[in-house]
Amino acid sequence: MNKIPLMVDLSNKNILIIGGGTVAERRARRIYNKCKTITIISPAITDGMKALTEASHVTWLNQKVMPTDLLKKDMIIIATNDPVINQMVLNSAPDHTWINATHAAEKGQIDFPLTLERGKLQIAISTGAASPILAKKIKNELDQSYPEDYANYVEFLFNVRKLVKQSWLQKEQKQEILSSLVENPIFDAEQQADFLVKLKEQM
Ligand SMILES: C[C@@]1(CC(=O)O)C2=NC(=C\c3[nH]c(c(CCC(=O)O)c3CC(=O)O)Cc3[nH]c(c(CC(=O)O)c3CCC(=O)O)/C=C3\N/C(=C\2)[C@@H](CCC(=O)O)[C@]3(C)CC(=O)O)/[C@H]1CCC(=O)O
Ligand SMILES: NC(=O)c1ccc[n+]([C@@H]2O[C@H](COP(=O)([O-])OP(=O)(O)OC[C@H]3O[C@@H](n4cnc5c(N)ncnc54)[C@H](O)[C@@H]3O)[C@@H](O)[C@H]2O)c1
Repeated sequence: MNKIPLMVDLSNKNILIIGGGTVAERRARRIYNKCKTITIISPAITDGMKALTEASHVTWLNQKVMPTDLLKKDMIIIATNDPVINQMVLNSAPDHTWINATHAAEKGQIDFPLTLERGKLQIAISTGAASPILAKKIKNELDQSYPEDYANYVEFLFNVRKLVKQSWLQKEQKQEILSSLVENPIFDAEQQADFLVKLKEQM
């Protein structure tokens, strides 16, 4: 297993999805509002995928993929049900292009891990393609441990940290404030607002 987890910003990236089935749709939904453009090449696409093509940054080319389609893309997601085509794409794509090989993870440079999202908190789960079903089970377990209100809580931690970082407090005092909010979390919105007011007064 050679892969390491990374957080990536795709907002200036042009992404090619080859295939228009359920796996391709899952990938398209994942990157839909995170990248610059999405090009889908497939002789058929799901209704869900068709709906996504209404956005101006998403283009569907209703055709079979050809080697020349693979140029000038930052990332290629291979998601056809034809093993010969999948292999052709692997052979023909430029060396520097990042590939997600949904049919055979080890042949690509990137995987899409399952993620649990609570606002700024994102927990990615990978089993290195050993068992996507185990990944799902772990996600369900984490789902219980991190309820929905974690999104607001993490946003609150972000706002506190921004204030603390720009303050003149001593390093130890900064550390003390940041640690205390993790040891004794405040989930209530009013209490969070009060805390921020008091913190500003202290600075
Ligand atoms: C978690 C989830 C997220 C998502 O896809 O969005 C996901 N797979 C899911 C489900 C799922 N996938 C498969 C089954 C059938 C049972 C089985 O085979 O076990 C089921 C079960 C189901 O559908 O319930 C088959 C399968 N999957 C991969 C291969 C190729 C290979 O093994 O190399 C094959 C064989 C294909 C074939 O046989 O042709 C590869 C990958 N699947 C990954 C993620 C990435 C690694 C994650 C990790 O490391 O754990 C990686 C590397 C792909 C990538 O990055 O593209 C998603 C949950 C969806 C949800 O939440 O509903
Ligand atoms: N990573 C995962 O989580 C996961 C899960 C299940 C399956 N898979 C793999 O993903 C692939 C796709 O699975 P699916 O369930 O979405 O299949 P699917 O049959 O629903 O879709 C396949 C798509 O590929 C398109 N296609 C076929 N030939 C093509 C060509 N020459 N050029 C362009 N497009 C072409 C078809 O039109 C169709 O839209 C399979 O190879 C499967 O092994 C991955």
